[in-house]
Order: sequence, then C-alpha cells, then structure tokens
Amino acid sequence: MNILSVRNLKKYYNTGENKVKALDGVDLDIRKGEFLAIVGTSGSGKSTLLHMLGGLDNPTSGEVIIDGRNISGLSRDELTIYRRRKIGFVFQNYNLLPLMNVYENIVLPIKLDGIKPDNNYIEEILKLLKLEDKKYFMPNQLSGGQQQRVALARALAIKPAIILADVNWCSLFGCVSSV
Ligand SMILES: Nc1ncnc2c1ncn2[C@@H]1O[C@H](COP(=O)(O)OP(=O)(O)OP(=O)(O)O)[C@@H](O)[C@H]1O
Repeated sequence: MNILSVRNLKKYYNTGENKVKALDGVDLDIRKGEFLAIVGTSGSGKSTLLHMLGGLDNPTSGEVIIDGRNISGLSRDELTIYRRRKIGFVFQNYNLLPLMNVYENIVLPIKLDGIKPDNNYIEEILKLLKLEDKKYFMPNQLSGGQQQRVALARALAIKPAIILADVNWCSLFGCVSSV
C-alpha cells in the first residue's frame, strides 16, 4: 500500500520577470514502512518538495495523496488538522519552543489536539532516542544532536502516517567539521 503518492507535482515561483521551476512534474510512490532519502545540490528543490508534501505551501499543479487522502482538496482548516494528526515534521532548525522543556515540546502537538498524552509511549520514545535523562531539560541545555532527537521524538509522538525530515547529511551520518 502506498502511504504517499505524488502525481505530476509542479511548483513555479514567479519573482518579477523570473520564473523559477523549482519542481517540474514530480511523480513519487512511497509504500508504508519505506524510508526514502532525497538528496540533491543546493537549490535543487528539496525543501520545496518537502513543503508541498507536508501541505505547508500550495503547488502550482499536481496531487499529493497521503494515506489515501488527496491533500490538495482540503480547506486550510482541514489541512491544519490533517497535518497535525498525520504528518510528523523534523525541520532543519528543529523548531523547538525555547521556553518549554523536552517533555513539554514533545507533547505539544498532542495537547493542541486536545488529547491526553500516552505517557508510556512517550517514555518509550525518550528511551529509544536516548533522551530519558533529558526529559526536563530546556532546549538551550541540549547539544545540537539532542535537540534534533527531541524534534524527532515530537514527530513520532503523534504516531503519524509519515515523517518528513529536512535534515542535513552531516547530522544524519556524521562528518568531521572544523571551526
Ligand atoms: N519563495 C520563493 N520565491 C522564489 N524562489 C524560490 C522561493 N523558494 C525557493 N525558491 C527557489 O526555488 C529553488 C529551489 O529551492 P529549495 O529551497 O527548494 O532548494 P533546496 O534543494 O532545498 O536547497 P538547499 O539544499 O540549499 O536548502 C531555488 O532556485 C530557490 O531560489
């Protein structure tokens, strides 16, 4: 079963005289449980694709079907709810709320939905991501990698249909950096 399908997806940006064809007819099928990494040079359209898949921006044309539902047909309000329940996002800058601790950040999307968090499940995720001793730490007390894992924990906590992660190669696979 396909959990995500994309049909002839286009995104053209019009900036004055210049038209940028960031996506020009993308087709994609991803099955349940499948992991797909999209790699490409800077400016090749990865973030644009991610935004279209997550319903964060409207495509020029084409369809995005998540878990059997064509998100192009949803109203803004329906899309907000669908996104919160079905799609886990991990943004490149993590988007953690600085005045909330690790636990509060993780359960925020669940609480926004008016649902009581399943604390046993949250504990499982914290353990899986080696964050159990950081539960009450504030984001600024965490390393970059720990912050990224909190963002992943928050994405997992809603038990989403898909997770969309905008991560860089180094933070995923590790690389030597010099300052
Ligand atoms: N809001 C916008 N208005 C106009 N052009 C845009 C806009 N957003 C992105 N673009 C253009 O679309 C193209 C794709 O950009 P995008 O951010 O998707 O690339 P990317 O592959 O994610 O790059 P990077 O790896 O550097 O983050 C670029 O040429 C960029 O200039």
